[in-house]
Amino acid sequence: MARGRFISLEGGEGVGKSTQLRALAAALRARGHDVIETREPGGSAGAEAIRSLLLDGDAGRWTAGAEALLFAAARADHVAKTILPAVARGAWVLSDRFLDSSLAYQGGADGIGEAAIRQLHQVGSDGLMPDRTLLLALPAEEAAARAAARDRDGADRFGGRDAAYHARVAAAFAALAAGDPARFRIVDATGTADDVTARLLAALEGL
Ligand SMILES: Nc1ncnc2c1ncn2[C@@H]1O[C@H](COP(=O)(O)OP(=O)(O)O)[C@@H](O)[C@H]1O
Ligand SMILES: Cc1cn([C@H]2C[C@H](O)[C@@H](COP(=O)(O)OP(=O)(O)O)O2)c(=O)[nH]c1=O
Repeated sequence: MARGRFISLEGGEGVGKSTQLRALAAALRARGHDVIETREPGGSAGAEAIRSLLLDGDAGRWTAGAEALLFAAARADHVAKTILPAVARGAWVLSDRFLDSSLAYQGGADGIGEAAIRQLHQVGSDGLMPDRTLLLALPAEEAAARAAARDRDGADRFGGRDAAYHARVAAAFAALAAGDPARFRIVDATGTADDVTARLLAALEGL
């Protein structure tokens, strides 16, 4: 059995990652691939337990450093229990967020630093990187409007951040993509969901 593929979707809140992950999975299944849909934080039993620790409770529940460690620990379990076994049996793994989210949020916006986050990823996940990372790009006001419409019933611990924080995250994602053009594809997330799915499929060319 040929090795599968590991693809991550990245971007700030509300850009359409979850919507597109489902659509992309359906399109790849229609092409005959075995597709696993997963997400971070989460994607395995242990990582989903850590997800609850990260998303529930007061905004000030954890320090930035503790948060970085929890995301890295969740990712280590997700990699070992879900991603590596699936790729080994030939599946295409699509993950809603992966390491680049920790690099952008904890490393960049929270000030932990990129080198420290990469070190944690080396310890926890042997430095595993996606074969391709699709970065969904959407103007900040549009992403905020989409997220607000979706989260009318209340947001998680991270829902109260201001526009300046989201701008730091977006700048960090853009810098990560610029620094690794072989792995990243920046995909325009404006327009209908179908428009975006077509762009994402085109961005998988070569895999
Ligand atoms: N292309 C689109 N146009 C308009 N609304 C969209 C589009 N894609 C997703 N949405 C809606 O925007 C909200 C945020 O999308 P979601 O996929 O949850 O984003 P993310 O996972 O990046 O936070 C959801 O309510 C979703 O239905
Ligand atoms: C995976 C990951 C997520 N996060 C944050 C981003 C989100 O604010 C939060 C939850 O992610 P998620 O459920 O994907 O939120 P959304 O669908 O709104 O994009 O966790 C990090 O800060 N670091 C990480 O490594």
